[in-house]
Amino acid sequence: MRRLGENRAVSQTPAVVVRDLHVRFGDVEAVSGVDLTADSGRATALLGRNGAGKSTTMKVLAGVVPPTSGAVTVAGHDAATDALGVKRAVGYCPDVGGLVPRATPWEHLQLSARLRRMDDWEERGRDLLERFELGDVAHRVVGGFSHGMSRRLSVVLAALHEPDVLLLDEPFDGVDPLGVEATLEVVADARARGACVLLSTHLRDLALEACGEAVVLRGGNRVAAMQAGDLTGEAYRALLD
Ligand SMILES: Nc1ncnc2c1ncn2[C@@H]1O[C@H](COP(=O)(O)OP(=O)(O)OP(=O)(O)O)[C@@H](O)[C@H]1O
Repeated sequence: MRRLGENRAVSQTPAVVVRDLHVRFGDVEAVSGVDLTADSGRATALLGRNGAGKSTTMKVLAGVVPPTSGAVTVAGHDAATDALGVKRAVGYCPDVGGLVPRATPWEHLQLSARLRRMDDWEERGRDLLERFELGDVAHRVVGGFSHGMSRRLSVVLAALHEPDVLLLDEPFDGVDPLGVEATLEVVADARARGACVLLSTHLRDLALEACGEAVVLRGGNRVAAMQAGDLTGEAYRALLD
């Protein structure tokens, strides 16, 4: 078993492969033919307007929502047939929810570590809470947390077990500059140890700072995939329209 802090070999096969993904909720086609690949050791930004399909795509990659059709592989696990394998391979910060209001940050970390059968997590857990300035509230129930504090804790929980694939859905939403800085560090650390990072955001500047690659979705489709550096303000606006 890989121990925390150990670098992994960067595989030649993309960590995330999505081919012609469709996701339907009743009459609504939330995702209608997304293709994307994301490599280990790299961070890819997922951009697009409200309702473009970013969160739904993230949920499929997290093993939370099954694909209606298409092929999705995450760290070698097929999302349609091996959702548990996908869940084990990823760390997922959902766009909303995911926290238990009556539990403290420390209890969230304990639960996450137990579910993943981790035994050497406490030092990393404490360090992450400190980096995200949650050390002082580690034993306060999260029901009273501000939106930004909850977002920061969600990033900590996604990163705790050093997953092969780190999925951050709107991690900067409502987060103060120190929280943004800590999140950028988590992304950089994940890349450095060879993990694949996918990050959805509306904030182009932060996407460029965090990510080398960018994928733009519109109306449930992928409309562009490019080097993040090529995503100028003008190019981004043109892709959104
Ligand atoms: N559970 C659901 N039931 C019905 N429709 C849904 C559901 N989840 C998402 N949708 C619809 O699917 C489309 C894509 O939603 P999604 O949340 O993936 O977009 P998004 O790009 O993440 O948007 P935002 O930037 O606002 O978070 C929207 O039209 C949304 O209303």
